[in-house]
Amino acid sequence: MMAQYLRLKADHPSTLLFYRMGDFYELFWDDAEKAARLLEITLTRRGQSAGEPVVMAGIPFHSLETYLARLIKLGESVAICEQVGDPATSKGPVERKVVRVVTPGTLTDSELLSDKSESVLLAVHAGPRATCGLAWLSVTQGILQLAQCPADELRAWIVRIAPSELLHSADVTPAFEQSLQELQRQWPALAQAGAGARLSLALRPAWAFDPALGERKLCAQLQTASLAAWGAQDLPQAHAAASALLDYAEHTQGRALAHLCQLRVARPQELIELPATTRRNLELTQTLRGEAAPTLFSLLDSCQTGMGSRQLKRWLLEPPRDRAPARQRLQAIGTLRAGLQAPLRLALKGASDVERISARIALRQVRPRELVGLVQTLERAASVSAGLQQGLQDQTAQQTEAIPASLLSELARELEPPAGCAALLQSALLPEPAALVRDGGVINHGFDADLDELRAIQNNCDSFLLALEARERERTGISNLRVQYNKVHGFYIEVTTSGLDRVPDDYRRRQTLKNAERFITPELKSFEDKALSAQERALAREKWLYEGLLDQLQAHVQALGTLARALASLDALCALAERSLTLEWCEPEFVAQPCIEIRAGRHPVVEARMAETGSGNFIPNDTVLGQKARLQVITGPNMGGKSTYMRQVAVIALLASMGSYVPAQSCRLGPLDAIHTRIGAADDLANAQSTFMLEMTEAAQILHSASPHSLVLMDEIGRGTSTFDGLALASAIASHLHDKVKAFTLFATHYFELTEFPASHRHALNVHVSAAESQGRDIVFLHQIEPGPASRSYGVQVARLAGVPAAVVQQARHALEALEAHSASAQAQVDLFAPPPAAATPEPSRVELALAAVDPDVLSPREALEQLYLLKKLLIQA
Ligand SMILES: Nc1ncnc2c1ncn2[C@@H]1O[C@H](COP(=O)(O)OP(=O)(O)OP(=O)(O)O)[C@@H](O)[C@H]1O
Repeated sequence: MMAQYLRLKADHPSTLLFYRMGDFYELFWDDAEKAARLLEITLTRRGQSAGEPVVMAGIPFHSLETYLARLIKLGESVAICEQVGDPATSKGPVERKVVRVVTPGTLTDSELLSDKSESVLLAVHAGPRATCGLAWLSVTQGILQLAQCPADELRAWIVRIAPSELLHSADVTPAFEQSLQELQRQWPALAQAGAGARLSLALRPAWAFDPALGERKLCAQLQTASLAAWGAQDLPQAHAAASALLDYAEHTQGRALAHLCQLRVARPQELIELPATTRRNLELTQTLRGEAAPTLFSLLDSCQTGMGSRQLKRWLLEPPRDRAPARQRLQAIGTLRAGLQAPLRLALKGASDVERISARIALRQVRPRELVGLVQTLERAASVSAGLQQGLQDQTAQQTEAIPASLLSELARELEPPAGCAALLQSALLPEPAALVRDGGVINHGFDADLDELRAIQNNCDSFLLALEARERERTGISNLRVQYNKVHGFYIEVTTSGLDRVPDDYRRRQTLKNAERFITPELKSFEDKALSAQERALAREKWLYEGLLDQLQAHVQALGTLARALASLDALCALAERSLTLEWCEPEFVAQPCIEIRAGRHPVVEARMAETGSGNFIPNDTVLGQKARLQVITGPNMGGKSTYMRQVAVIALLASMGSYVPAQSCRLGPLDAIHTRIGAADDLANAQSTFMLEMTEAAQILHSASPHSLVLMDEIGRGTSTFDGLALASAIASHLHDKVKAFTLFATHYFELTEFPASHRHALNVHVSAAESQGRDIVFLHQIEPGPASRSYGVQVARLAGVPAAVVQQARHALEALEAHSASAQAQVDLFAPPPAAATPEPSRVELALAAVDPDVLSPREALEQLYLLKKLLIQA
């Protein structure tokens, strides 16, 4: 047995191997020690192998899911090895096989997966010319995605994809491997997209990353001769990654992924860029403290199904630049708001996760109860589809103009269940089947004549035994004769000592007790054989029938995938419609000219929180950013609401871009390609970066990547260093954003000197959050954005409100008066925004002049070499 174990283990060296032995999964040696440590289970020593005691640890087979969940959460992978041979006929150890490998990125069990997020597996290939290929999928989703990017953008891609597990070649350069390990260390702080808090890295052999093989595998997977239809034909590095990805996914599931029939090529320029900092600062799916609520997603997500929640999260985190999808969703939300959303939401409530169930059908891992849940959901989908079509017709009848074919009518069509699927399941399965096929009691009565007969034998057992008992009593005249059964001796006829003289000849003795004898007759023996084997045969028959059912269901997998996506989209749209009504949001308007115009905008999460805690009303504010006014310098007291205002503009722009209504009275939005944020400051100790270093790194990234169509939020840039340094940097950054980048910018600052900025920059203007001072010198925040600069900063008053001791406040006030008096008398006339003197441009050198005269396209190789000698000579002379 140990030889068999070692053979299996050799195929899974870096994975814990759960080796099935009877009612336990056992782990041996290093695996046992690791599992004992991680799961706090007992380590034992038994027998010997190669002269050494065998170290082992085990878990009961029925607790598998619980232990798996704990190990996967810790980032471990587990290979599950089952007995596949028949113990009765096996010579030596029963044949065993690893039936699947459970890894953090390839989970399919509903118990191990979060309802609201995907578990993503990503393969990364470092190709030639600093180009990287990426391929990723969620095994339960059925969509494979490809991308290629320059090596220096790889990190941003990985963070955006937010995988649970990342595959890379064992042959990468040490620097590449190090960068991945560093990313793994920083992962808990980076994982913003609802991915697990851990990133598992898995090494695959270099040969698994083969572009040609990848392309062939992709074609085979999609049953096509060319990838051109997806625009995926010229992506060799992504093909190499896909080759390793598919290979690994199939290896873990123990079979091909038949349900994987969609391909997407992700191109960065198609999406509105939301860097990790933006996701964090806007608290899209996680609060700054790393909690799931209150966030924008937790506020939006009133979906009735996990599928809907996952879809909504994708829409939120991947808004396209093209406005067509958002327009379609907005039109659908408008229709749903007119009355359809409430009944549809009711109908969707409790629908099962068709997306994951259909993947589990394809992988042949689906459980009987999931299939029964599927039947109910298919019936529901049919009635939702009919209700939706009817609702749409009624609405069209009321309209005078013809409405173009809408997203909703497309969804209604896709919601029609595949023909025959529900009927097949209904006829095949009991309405309340056992949890596992191996327990029997799954297949319906009347589905299979042989199974019915075997079951009848078991059911008729009792009446047969009673009849036999009565007959034997009459035949023998022994009135207390009894027919019974026990596990050890099977069926028998028991006769007490007093009746022994009347026992007929055909009785054969089975057992002698103190006061009785037990007998068997040929008739009872043949019944016993039939009854005992009927149970076993019924179980085997049920398993076989279930496998046959799975075979038949394969034909429906694609249609079920489409239906699942339609259910998810409809659920997400209904949630957005419900939110828009409950929270009183309005429909945004998309326009071609660059602008962000919001009337009475609110920050939805702050507003909801205030409503929840009863802490007053949220004050709405207007925003007008356009070609003429691109940059707002925002001043005002601490606690005045500057950060809230800036974030609300970004959140509204994002909500509109994903196709949602927005918390405002009206909103007009031009093209948008990115939302960049530089907000707050926290030391990144893990990354050995100081607050200021981090601030400047983020600012640098924004200055490099923002464009005139980007929205940039800059909150108190420069505050992490000395006043002069900070002020100088803040003004230089504002100038660059205004003059060169030309992005829409909200620039909050406490440097009053920056309120001079608009005077010398045409497209900038001052706004401030208002505050009033009451008689008792207390400050009242009005949270209203008003034109012009703030008159003063109120820092000392805020300190007083915060409970700083009176003596300290008094001293600070005194010091402030002195400083203000000094600064008024010695106001230096420094022009912060004057461009630096241009560096004198030197005359071009002789080498440069000679080089400029060369036309490489007309030179022969020999002439080129001569030119090179000439240039070299000129350089030496110079
Ligand atoms: N428009 C508003 N209506 C009502 N309350 C608001 C509004 N804006 C902000 N607040 C409240 O004021 C608090 C402080 O807001 P915020 O953090 O935006 O201030 P700030 O000006 O950025 O402060 P600091 O300069 O200290 O960072 C918020 O937590 C919120 O409770």
